[in-house]
Parts: sequence; C-alpha cells; structure tokens
Amino acid sequence: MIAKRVAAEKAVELIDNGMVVGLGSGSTSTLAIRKIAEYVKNGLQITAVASSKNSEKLAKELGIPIIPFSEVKEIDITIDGADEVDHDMNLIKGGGGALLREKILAFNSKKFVVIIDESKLVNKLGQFPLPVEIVPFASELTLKHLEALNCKPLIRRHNDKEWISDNGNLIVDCIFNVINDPSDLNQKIRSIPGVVETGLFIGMTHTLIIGNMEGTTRTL
Ligand SMILES: O=C[C@H](O)[C@H](O)[C@H](O)COP(=O)(O)O
Repeated sequence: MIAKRVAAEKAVELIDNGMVVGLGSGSTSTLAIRKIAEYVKNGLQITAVASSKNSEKLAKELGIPIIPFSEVKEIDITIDGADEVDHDMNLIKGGGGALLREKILAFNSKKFVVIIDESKLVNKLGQFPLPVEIVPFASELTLKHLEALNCKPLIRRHNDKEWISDNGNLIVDCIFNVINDPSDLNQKIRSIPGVVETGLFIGMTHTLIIGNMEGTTRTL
C-alpha cells in the first residue's frame, strides 16, 4: 500500500490551480483522489472528470468539483493506475473494468500520468489477463474471434452473473501469458466487430511514477 500511496502523492504534486484533472479508477487512483481532495480542501481550485462511476462518487463525496464530459474541451492531466507496464511504458489496464472511459480520458489529456507500485513492471505484457470490452450482442461470435488470436477468453462474472461495465457492456479477460507485439495485437482485437475497446494502452503514457516499499518513487 505504501508503494501505491507514494506514487499517487507524487503525481498529485503535478496538479496546478485552474487545471482540468482526469481521475483514474482502481485502488492506486483512489489514493490519488483522496490526496487531491486534501489539496482542494486547502484551497486548490480545479475541476475534474472521472473515468468510472465509483471514482465519480468518491470524488463528489470528498468535495472535488466534478464536471460532465459534455463540458470538457481538453484535460490538462489525468492520473491513473495500471495492471502491467512494460519497458516502453505500454500498459494493460481494465482490471477494474474501467478501461473504455480511462482510455477516452488518456487520449484527451495533455499529460497522462501513470502511477504504479513496482510489482506492475514487466518485461513483456500478458501475464495479467487482457481485459477487452465487448457489446453483449453476439458475444459468442466475438469470443470465437478473440480465441483465434491465441488466447483463452473468459467473460468476467460477479456473483454468478455476467459483470456489466459502466457502459452497459461485457468485459472479456483474455489470457495470453505473453504478448510479443502489443501494438499489433491491439489493432487485431479492435478490428473484430463487437469489440468496443481493449485494455492495451500503447504509446499513451507521458509520465510513469513508480513507488516502492521503502516509500520512495522513481519517475520516468
Ligand atoms: O479498470 C481499472 C483500472 O484500469 C485500474 O487503473 C487498474 O486495474 C489498476 O488498478 P489498481 O490500482 O487497483 O491496481
């Protein structure tokens, strides 16, 4: 927890008055949201957009001013976690199922800051099952095409039911074990009709902040 916390706190230092801030999702992002709320209480003036209903609810409860996407022209900085990060700062995200909104935020941000503890660093992506958001219609066919890309696709379930994303879609966790060419795989998956988005974030990270158990951080 300390590794995630120091990475989150370091990232929050990058926020200035007047910024539009994108809020990520997951446990590391939650630590960042809590720190942002402290700054807001102490006078920092920002507006924020959230990448999930959970993050939006938490931010509102903590007094962070949230604006709807319809009012956002550009985001100054988005701070978000990741499930795996490779040497090129490519990511797997979506362990919490928020990948689509997270990718929209990252794509529309001047600065996309990723915060992780050092256990998330890998030589090659793919040990963590790749989350892919798909529409529920004809999901069996979409799964068949995912399987043809040499993975084991499993529809995410919770309490014996299919888990539904904030966008009303399904999440498929694709077990690849090793992803040799993340960019090529991302394109192949996105070309399957029925796929909404993948959890591969290729070339999107501007800054990576890695926290460790000693309570220090490294910024790339
Ligand atoms: O959908 C969830 C997000 O992509 C999270 O940022 C990712 O799963 C990392 O989560 P955590 O910070 O809890 O490890």
